[in-house]
Amino acid sequence: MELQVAKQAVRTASKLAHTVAQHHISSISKSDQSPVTVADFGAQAVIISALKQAFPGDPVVGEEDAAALRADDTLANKVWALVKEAAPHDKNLSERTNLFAAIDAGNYAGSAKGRQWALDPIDGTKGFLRGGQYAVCLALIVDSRVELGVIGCPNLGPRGGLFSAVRGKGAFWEPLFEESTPEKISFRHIESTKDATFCESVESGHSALDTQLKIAQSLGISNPPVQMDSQAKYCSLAKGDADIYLRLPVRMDYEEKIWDHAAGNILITEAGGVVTDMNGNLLDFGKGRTLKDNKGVIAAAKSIHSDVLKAVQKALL
Ligand SMILES: Nc1ncnc2c1ncn2[C@@H]1O[C@H](COP(=O)(O)O)[C@@H](OP(=O)(O)O)[C@H]1O
Ligand SMILES: [Mg+2]
Ligand SMILES: [Mg+2]
Ligand SMILES: [Mg+2]
Repeated sequence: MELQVAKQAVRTASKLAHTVAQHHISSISKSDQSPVTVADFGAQAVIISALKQAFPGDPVVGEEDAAALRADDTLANKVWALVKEAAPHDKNLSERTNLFAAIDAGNYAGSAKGRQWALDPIDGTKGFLRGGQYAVCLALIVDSRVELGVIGCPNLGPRGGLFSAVRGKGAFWEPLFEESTPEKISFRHIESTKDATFCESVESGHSALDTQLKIAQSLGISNPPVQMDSQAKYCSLAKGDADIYLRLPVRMDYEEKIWDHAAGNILITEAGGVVTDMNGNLLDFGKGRTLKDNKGVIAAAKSIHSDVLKAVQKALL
């Protein structure tokens, strides 16, 4: 039930974003200087509305809020038009006044106990604006642990990708905009760590790319890193296109957001990988809206994760 609802909601939001991407996209700047677009707002509205219909009692930790739309009628009308086109029969979104409430329902502070959804309506907004990778990411967290994750990647591969994982049931890929049977995916087998390929952010402000290059060299890796925006990185590892995703902090005071990692986390573990922070601890999704007890992210195949962790710790001593 949860999986079907989450997949359908992510498909609808991915389609909305993909439609916006066919035209010139403008963005506005949030208080932390990061960009947000009409597609981020629209995708958050359709997903939260679908969740509230299926699971009315479940709280949602979503990235965006409606403050900018309440203050700008033209912007609100643009988002409303996209939402009506993407979800014309949604009863929770029958009038424009419902739009703000749907988006603002993502304001949950997070909790260590019980169910909560983590939603990144567009992850990699900078990639979305550049015509690069971006991802619609939704995860169900129960008692601080991710139980289900769904990621829509409109630009990953010729047919896009809808990635999904449920704890204990494996990780799957299917084309994003067609109905077809999901295919099981997993990490690829590599003989030794030096044959691995890194996948990392495009943005040097999000991840310490220079340090990561030194760590790759210390592991004897000569393959150049593959850079891409968003949780498409987790998807690439899970389907065996790369082997290590490193995200080392640029600033030690930055707290990673739970919606930037929740869906990718279960995709990795269900595909045969391990995700820890740079101290080797599992990510704790029960600390509020951020991963405040974790610094950095290391995702890799089970067989090489401990080698990578050692190399990271040596480099940062
Ligand atoms: N200083 C920082 N360090 C790490 N991540 C950051 C950051 N500033 C912003 N981000 C996050 O980086 C995400 C994109 O990651 P990536 O570089 O892997 O594509 C952004 O998600 P959004 O695009 O959803 O805002 C944002 O939440
Ligand atoms: Mg953002
Ligand atoms: Mg994000
Ligand atoms: Mg986002």
